Amino acid sequence: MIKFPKDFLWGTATSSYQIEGAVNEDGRTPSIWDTFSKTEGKTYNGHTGDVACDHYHRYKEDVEILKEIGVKAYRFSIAWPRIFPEEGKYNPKGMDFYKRLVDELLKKDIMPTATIYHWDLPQWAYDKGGGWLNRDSVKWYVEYATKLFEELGDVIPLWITHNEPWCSSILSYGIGEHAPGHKNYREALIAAHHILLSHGEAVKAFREMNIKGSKIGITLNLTPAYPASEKEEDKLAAQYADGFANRWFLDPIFKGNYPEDMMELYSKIIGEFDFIKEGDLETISVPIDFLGVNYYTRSIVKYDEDSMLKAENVPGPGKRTEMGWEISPESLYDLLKRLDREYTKLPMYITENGAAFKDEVTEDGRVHDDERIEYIKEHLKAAAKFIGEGGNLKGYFVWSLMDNFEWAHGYSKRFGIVYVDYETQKRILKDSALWYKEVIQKNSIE
Ligand SMILES: OC[C@H]1NNC[C@@H](O)[C@@H]1O
Repeated sequence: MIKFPKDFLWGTATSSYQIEGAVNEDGRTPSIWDTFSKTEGKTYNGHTGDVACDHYHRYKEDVEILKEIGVKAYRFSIAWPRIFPEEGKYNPKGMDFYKRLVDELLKKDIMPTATIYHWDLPQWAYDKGGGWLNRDSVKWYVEYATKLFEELGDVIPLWITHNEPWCSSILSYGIGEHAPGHKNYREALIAAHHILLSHGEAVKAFREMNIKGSKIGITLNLTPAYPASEKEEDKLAAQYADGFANRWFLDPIFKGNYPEDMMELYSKIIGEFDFIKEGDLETISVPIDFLGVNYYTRSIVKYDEDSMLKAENVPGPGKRTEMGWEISPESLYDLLKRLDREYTKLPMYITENGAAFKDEVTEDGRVHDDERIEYIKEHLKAAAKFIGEGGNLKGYFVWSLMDNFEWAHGYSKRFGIVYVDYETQKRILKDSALWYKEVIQKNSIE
């Protein structure tokens, strides 16, 4: 049996656009994901978050489920278009939903953990110079974050400024798979810079407000990159893949500079870094209280002269999830050790880890998702090994509490430990939820 520390924070995670629905309710205006999902060909079968899990109306039932599972904390995100439906126009009715949600959580003794930005940028911000491409987005974001701190500051112990800036910049402005769907790498790096800058400015605002008992950090999705062979060129490919996925965000936050090797590589593609202004890196690297780590899989790469990153993905030997991601728990251990060694001794939380598998409701009305139990158990073992070696890991949030809108994949991919029948909105605790309940009760895994 593997025991976890006494106060280990067991949780589950979701995000606003993926579960709430109610996209036109109580003053909310469209986000870039409302626009993107309604654009032909952008999401699986044209799926949108219009209804999703109808969480906006069913939040009490969902908090009941959290209580039933016995989580200590619940990570959700706040929809910016509910709070500021127009530039400079605060919408108290939008904020009231989150006050109701937080009250419900606190009544059940569940710690609210709020992500300020989980990709649902207000459409009005995008309409003003491309959203994160416009340096004014920093100002808009700080106004939004400050209002959250004013209204919810001391009832939310853990604040996360951004979820996965790599996705909201590179995947969204460079690769084009996510909203707003641009395919311009210079834009991707400009967006990344402004997102990171907004993170730093929000942390400064948070510090100035001196909010008792609350902590602030950021959540990065990190994908360890391994060379396909011991050849020097494959090692170089892995270095660039690591810079692309990880160091471009870790270095500015923890070292106060962008990685040199990537600056050199990128300068050939995007020209001048004229969007980096004096003092920006000092702001981006202001001290934070914790690091959120979202981990799903690793990459294995070989050298490829023709690719921008000089790296081409090579499929790994492990089993895959429904997303096609290789299952590699040992890489989570490697990642945590590397973060501890090279970046920070701050408390870390695994703010997302989980998997999509083919889930179906069987005759007995249950969902026997053994593969998901296996996935989570193996990753918890890796986490426990890191903790056992003195690693400062304080908690683990399963992605996700419930099946939800998986972005470009729509509802075709199920990550939840709770099954959602989208026709009826019925929730069914999968075997993984029942198993996780026991893990939390015993604070250990077999
Ligand atoms: O792909 C699974 C998850 N990854 N991190 C961000 C979440 O919004 C995704 O659903």
